[in-house]
Amino acid sequence: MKQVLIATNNKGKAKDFEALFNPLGVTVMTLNDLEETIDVEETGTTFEENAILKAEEVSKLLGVIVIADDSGLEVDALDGAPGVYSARYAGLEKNDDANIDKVLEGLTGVSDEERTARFRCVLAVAGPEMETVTFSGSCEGSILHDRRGTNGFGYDPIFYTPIKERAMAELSAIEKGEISHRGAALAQLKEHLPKLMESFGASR
Ligand SMILES: O=P(O)(O)OP(=O)(O)OP(=O)(O)OC[C@H]1O[C@@H](n2cnc3c(O)ncnc32)[C@H](O)[C@@H]1O
Ligand SMILES: [Mg+2]
Repeated sequence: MKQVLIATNNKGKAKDFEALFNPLGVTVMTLNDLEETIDVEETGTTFEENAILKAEEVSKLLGVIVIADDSGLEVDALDGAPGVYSARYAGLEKNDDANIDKVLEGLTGVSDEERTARFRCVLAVAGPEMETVTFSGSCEGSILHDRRGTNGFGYDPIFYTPIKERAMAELSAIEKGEISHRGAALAQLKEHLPKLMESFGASR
């Protein structure tokens, strides 16, 4: 069985990637599976910059090809916030629950029509003997008034997807992958990087 290393410490992302890779016969490893602690400082101002930073630094440290994911939620009525600061919107402790409360508070009094939002994801692939490449995906939806569902992570309980007519946290990991920003970015990666997918042992 082939393996892919995702340069993330986020266990929710790891589950998303497992749902996307396992059906291809590829197992997913993340930084949580390593003995050493690796936490790259995200000093970029765009998803792309941060994804490249994480992929290149981890690839250099470990000497292997890795995929990094930088992602977040853009809420139109909040001028695109929390954006690249999604993980630390309510503070450096990266508390999903506090982040959700802050978004809901910011949208107090905002009507359903004005609660449009999207998730974005940029994947960067970096390796010892290759140019770093990036792929992006997005997922349109709107912000609910209350939490719904217990699956997923981050802002999933308050993100409504019109395609599935449910909150993201009410979807299984496989259903989420069919419509998510992460699934869309990975589909791009698969389409444009057949050679890399071959090295993962997956079919196109
Ligand atoms: O940097 P790594 O270690 O990968 O983990 P992280 O959680 O810090 O990841 P990011 O810097 O990319 O921040 C992404 C944040 O955006 C939110 N987010 C991203 N994708 C999401 C998804 O599929 N569902 C819900 N929230 C998501 C969530 O709050 C994440 O913590
Ligand atoms: Mg991060």
